[in-house]
Amino acid sequence: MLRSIQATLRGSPSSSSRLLRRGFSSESTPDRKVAVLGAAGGIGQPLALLMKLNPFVSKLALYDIAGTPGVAADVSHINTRSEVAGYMGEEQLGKALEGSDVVIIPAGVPRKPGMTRDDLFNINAGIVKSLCTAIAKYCPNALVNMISNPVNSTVPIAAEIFKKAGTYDEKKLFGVTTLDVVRAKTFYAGKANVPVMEVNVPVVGGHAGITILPLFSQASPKANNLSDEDIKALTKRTQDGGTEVVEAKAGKGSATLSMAYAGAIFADACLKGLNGVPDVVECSFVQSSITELPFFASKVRLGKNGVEEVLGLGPLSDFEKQGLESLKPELKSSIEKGIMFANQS
Ligand SMILES: NC(=O)C1=CN([C@@H]2O[C@H](COP(=O)(O)OP(=O)(O)OC[C@H]3O[C@@H](n4cnc5c(N)ncnc54)[C@H](O)[C@@H]3O)[C@@H](O)[C@H]2O)C=CC1
Ligand SMILES: O=C([O-])CC(=O)C(=O)O
Repeated sequence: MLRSIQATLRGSPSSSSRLLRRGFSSESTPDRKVAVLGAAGGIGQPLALLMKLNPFVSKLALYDIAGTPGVAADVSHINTRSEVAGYMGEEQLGKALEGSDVVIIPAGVPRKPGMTRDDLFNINAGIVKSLCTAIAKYCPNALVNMISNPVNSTVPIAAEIFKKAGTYDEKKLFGVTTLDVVRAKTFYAGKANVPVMEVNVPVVGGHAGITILPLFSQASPKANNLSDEDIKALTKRTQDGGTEVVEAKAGKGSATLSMAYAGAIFADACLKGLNGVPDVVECSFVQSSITELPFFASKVRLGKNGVEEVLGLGPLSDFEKQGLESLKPELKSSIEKGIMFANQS
């Protein structure tokens, strides 16, 4: 993704030659429409910028309840492939969604210091419900990338809304947990003193506090200079990464720029999968049977229909096994809260 952006910034010939190397002719690069819901927000704006730089996108629809004409006019002047259109207000939501291949949802309120992600449930659950009802109507086959918190509940809400509408396909619904992976990579590289762009760390579980479980025992490149205490501290910092930003922003919201980066990486992976690029693997919170919980984040292989394979957890250290058992009750109750909300209202 970073290379895609760098190549795009250097000019379109290099990005199209990259596409050619991947087996696409410039004429046959499939048309792909991406819709961003909440596009005028703190995440939505930089995410709109990054999706405008993505050479796989041919149409970019920017939807919000306010402010999208300005964001769309601004982003539309960038000389990259996609056509940009802004849509504002519920009566334009259908047009924004129609024909979308990927819908990214960063709509909703962010945390302030002292709040948990679950404290956002009361407002964001309703927003996600209404947006998913519209997705079921206007683009039932789109891949849905859920960013709105609490992800541990909003993904189950989306699943229930799609089930009620008769459009649910578990292969097409993703909770975006990429920021946890981005943080785990950055923090690990800093501590282990290895080149950050070479680092890989799976992060499993969910997306809140102790439900975020980075698997540093599977990190690459291997670091022999980290003690058990270091691993504990890295795990805690990854779990509290969102709170670190919320506190630093001191009432002005939560992570937006790093989240836009993470959201753009995950959407890029979805587009590559749709386009048939092989071996696209990212962590995501999806319907899962790798534990007894109905939704769980783990590595997922992406393909032409969305999820191609939910990969297992692999070997865990004793510390990670303990973390896995400790996260299950909280994750289970967040999932159940989402399911109950969708079915009672
Ligand atoms: N999954 C993750 O890793 C992360 C998730 N988040 C979550 O993303 C969400 C958005 O965060 P920010 O962009 O910082 O908030 P923000 O308040 O800056 O932007 C949210 C946008 O959503 C819009 N919105 C509200 N209701 C809407 C509706 N019904 N339809 C369309 N748009 C609507 C607002 O007008 C606003 O422009 C929050 O719930 C936050 O907790 C934030 C960071 C990381
Ligand atoms: O912490 C928050 O509220 C936003 C978020 O999900 C993150 O930054 O991981």
